[in-house]
Amino acid sequence: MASVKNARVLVVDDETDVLFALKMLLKSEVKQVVTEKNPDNLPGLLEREKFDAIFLDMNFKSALNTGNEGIFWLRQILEKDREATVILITAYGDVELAVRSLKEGAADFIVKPWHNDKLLETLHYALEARKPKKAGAANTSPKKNTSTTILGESDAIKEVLYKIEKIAPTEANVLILGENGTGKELVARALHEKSFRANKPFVSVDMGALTDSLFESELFGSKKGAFTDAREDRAGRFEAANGGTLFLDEIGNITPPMQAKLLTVLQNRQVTPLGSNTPVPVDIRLISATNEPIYELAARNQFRKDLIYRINTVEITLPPLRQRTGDVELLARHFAALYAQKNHKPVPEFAEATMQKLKQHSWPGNVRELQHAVERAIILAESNTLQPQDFSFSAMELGPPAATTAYASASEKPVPLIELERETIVRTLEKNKGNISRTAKELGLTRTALYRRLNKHDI
Ligand SMILES: Nc1ncnc2c1ncn2[C@@H]1O[C@H](COP(=O)(O)OP(=O)(O)OP(=O)(O)O)[C@@H](O)[C@H]1O
Repeated sequence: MASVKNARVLVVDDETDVLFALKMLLKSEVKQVVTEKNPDNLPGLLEREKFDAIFLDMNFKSALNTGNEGIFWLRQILEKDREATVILITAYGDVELAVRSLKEGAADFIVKPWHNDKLLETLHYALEARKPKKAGAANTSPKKNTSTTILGESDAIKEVLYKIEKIAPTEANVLILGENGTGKELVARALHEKSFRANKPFVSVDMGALTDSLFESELFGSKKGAFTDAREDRAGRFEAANGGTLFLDEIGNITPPMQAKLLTVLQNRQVTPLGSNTPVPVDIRLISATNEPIYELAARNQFRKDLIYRINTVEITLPPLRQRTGDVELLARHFAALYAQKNHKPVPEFAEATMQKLKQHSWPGNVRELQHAVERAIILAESNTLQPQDFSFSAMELGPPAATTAYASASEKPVPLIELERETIVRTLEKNKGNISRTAKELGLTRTALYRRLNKHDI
């Protein structure tokens, strides 16, 4: 199976916007991206070409539109190649279909609207996960090797790795704490891969993206007729994760009513789908993560203490990168090798002053920010030795003290409005991890108005 950078990827979706967005995102990540608007062309295409991964829409707006077109095409693909790596693109509320498709042999699914980083991670994990299967390794014991390699030699990371080894083969609920980009999801996946549940689903839910109205149906499922659009029974994420691991990301962001509902489910180990009176037992191992100061929230009565006790049988705290500068060099060199290969460039050296600069930077976006900074430097660098000027940290990346400069100085010396506008957009985008819809909503703009401003500011 190809690594991501060598992968040939096919995207099949009847929405031109989706094809365009995925092509833009993937073209610098993989060897080749082929897009196809009409699924009827799939058989011919697969006859002629071989793909390492296929992104397949679940909801083609065909004349039939039974909601099962995705499954139909998935079967067609797998009939041609049992080993094909198919990642489904689903809409929120399509968990039932997604679960069915996993059972039918899909590698994974992503939910629209997606986070670019997460989508790339899904592709990476899907390609990695296929390797042992191809070698015919059926394994029901905890896996020794993990595709989710956590790098670091600092005492803090050694402690995290030690905890993972100890906790993974147990049934303990784990709460992972840490700032954005510190590797919380990586740790969650490592825990799953090294657990006895490794061959069962790992289902990740971005709790921050769930509205009050979606919360129950998305997590617990819904019965036909439970609400206007509920045309058939749908399983929720808890059921999707049955037998495996449920990863509740951004758990610190859920509202008090959601906290109460979640607590009941965790206490009873059963979910009652919306519109049903019959509880369904679920067997999940729960891993949660947050970058919120959850104990402070609890002290202010914004997060239930009894829910914390449920989810934090064991806690793993990931320290921010600025507190383990010893790991910066190792990670920077790792990402440099990775992105050099991906961009067909020789692996660069780091000038001494550059490494010094990287170690001194505060990395508010942590490992993810370092990863992106190294990638950008490799693409833009003039020579094969990366110089300090190849890493120019924007106001957003300079972290809290510097990032407030524009505002702080605003009280002393006026800052042109246009600069403030740019900075506000950049910060809001970063906060929403590049999600255009959420950023637009938070800024009180339409998506089109936001796109216009992105163009204007060259962001
Ligand atoms: N110790 C590490 N070694 C190698 N890669 C890492 C490490 N920590 C994080 N990464 C990489 O950094 C990126 C961000 O990690 P991840 O998504 O796990 O962070 P997170 O804490 O879950 O972020 P968020 O809170 O924003 O969801 C990923 O590409 C991940 O592979």
